[in-house]
Amino acid sequence: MAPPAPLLSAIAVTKAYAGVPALSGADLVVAPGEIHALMGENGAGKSTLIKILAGVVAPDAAVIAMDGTPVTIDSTKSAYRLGLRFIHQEFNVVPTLSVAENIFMGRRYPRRAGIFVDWAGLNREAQRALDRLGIDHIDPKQNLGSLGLGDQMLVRISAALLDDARLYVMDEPTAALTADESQRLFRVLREIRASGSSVLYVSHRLDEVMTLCDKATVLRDGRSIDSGALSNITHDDLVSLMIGRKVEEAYPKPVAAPGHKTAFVADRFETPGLAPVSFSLREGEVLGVAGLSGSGQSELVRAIFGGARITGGSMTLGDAAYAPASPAAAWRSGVAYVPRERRAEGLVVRRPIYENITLAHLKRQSRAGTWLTPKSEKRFAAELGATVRLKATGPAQDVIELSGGNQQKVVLARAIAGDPRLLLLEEPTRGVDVGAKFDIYSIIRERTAKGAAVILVSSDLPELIGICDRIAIMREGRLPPLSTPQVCAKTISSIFVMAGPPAWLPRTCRSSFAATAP
Ligand SMILES: Nc1ncnc2c1ncn2[C@@H]1O[C@H](COP(=O)(O)OP(=O)(O)OP(=O)(O)O)[C@@H](O)[C@H]1O
Repeated sequence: MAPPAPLLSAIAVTKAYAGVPALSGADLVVAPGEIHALMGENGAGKSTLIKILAGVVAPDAAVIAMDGTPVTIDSTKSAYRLGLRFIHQEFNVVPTLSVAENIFMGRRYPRRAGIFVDWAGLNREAQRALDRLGIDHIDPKQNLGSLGLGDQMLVRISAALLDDARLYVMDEPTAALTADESQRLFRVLREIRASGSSVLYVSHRLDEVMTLCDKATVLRDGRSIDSGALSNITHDDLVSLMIGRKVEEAYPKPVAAPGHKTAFVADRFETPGLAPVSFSLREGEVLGVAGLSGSGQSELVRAIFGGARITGGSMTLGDAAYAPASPAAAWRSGVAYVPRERRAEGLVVRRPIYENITLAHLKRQSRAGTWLTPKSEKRFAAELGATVRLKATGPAQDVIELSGGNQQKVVLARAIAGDPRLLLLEEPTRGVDVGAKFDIYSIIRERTAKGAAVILVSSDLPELIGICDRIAIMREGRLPPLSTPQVCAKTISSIFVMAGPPAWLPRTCRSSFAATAP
């Protein structure tokens, strides 16, 4: 018997932006009833391929078929009619509308007497959509804009799951979700697979891909390098396929142990939304801050960076009192910040890379009254770009033209450009490929070897355990006493409600997990 026709095939997909190829004949074939991973380094062409399937970007050439029949996708409407649904960070949501209105966007609202919008019915239906993912903390009536990133993603996912589709395309859906929320999403994705529909899943989280997905297509430099069952390939081989070289270890070893000198002290310092905070960091120390989204992690780093009112207590940076009146004052004091929402807060996307990097360092660059020239700015930016392995045509390329992961690298390049004494990183590896992650961790190690202290806010627990000297898991605006990664597994088990020790947990932490798992 002939095998069933693929649910979707996109063959020889080609797309260039202003003559620069993003896809050079990539192939993607998704069978019915499978969860298919689309993998590749930052800039490999994954988002471009997805945008072509969504009808948002027109390919230069492509042969697209569903169930073996050629189809044309020339608008978001045609993609929708073919049963394709997209969950993508950048696709339509309206923050000023309610959660329920966002869930029903583009669909017919429930009506009374066939004319009037049935608002109660709309909210009820929206609640049912949220219930499917077990979400009970989001009110369908509240404005979408009042929710955090993770909750907004849950709303997007609920909306996409509202009607039965053929193929759900998800771009980094778990990037802003907690471990518990991710598990609930995976359960729903497996239900989708069992019903015969399929999922195209883009993620840089390899452990997730290896446990969830059946097959993978790997893109490199706009070409499909390989495609096949994940059961036939090891984690390390998948990494090598993606980046074209071997990554020996996930985390670089510390170059030196943290020093004895104190780098930063918070003494009962107070800011709205947080209980009084006290802790100290040594030079070269990396403090990890974890917690469910909205537990106060952002408030903490923003206040240290001069972005929030300080209502009590004090901070010390090195030997001097530190009370930045603004982020600019924090930069001047040697504190650098990589914000969580890079497009909204970290970048001027319609300006070139070099301007984005030098923006915070103009004074430093225009040394001793010399005028800063675009040439010197570009040279400075090119050096830093090489340090963070930025994939771009050059320092003059506009940031909007970069892939998501490369935009993140621009923000990081700016943060390290001024040789900071205290580096505040919020989700620095979100959306960043596995090779570049290692590079970012290496940069953290280099900085700490030079004596910088780092506060790393992350929802990536392996990363926290792999890179941090001490970890605090925040709860309801409180920063508990800091613990070592080894004892942190205990807290992880109670907060993230896991059934057993996850595969990534180092052996040193496993026994502690087993003893305390709920
Ligand atoms: N609007 C655009 N204008 C110019 N070039 C673009 C544009 N969008 C993407 N590109 C380029 O196309 C290439 C592929 O980018 P794409 O966003 O598809 O990569 P990706 O695999 O999704 O990466 P990431 O994992 O970082 O999101 C990159 O070199 C990027 O710079």
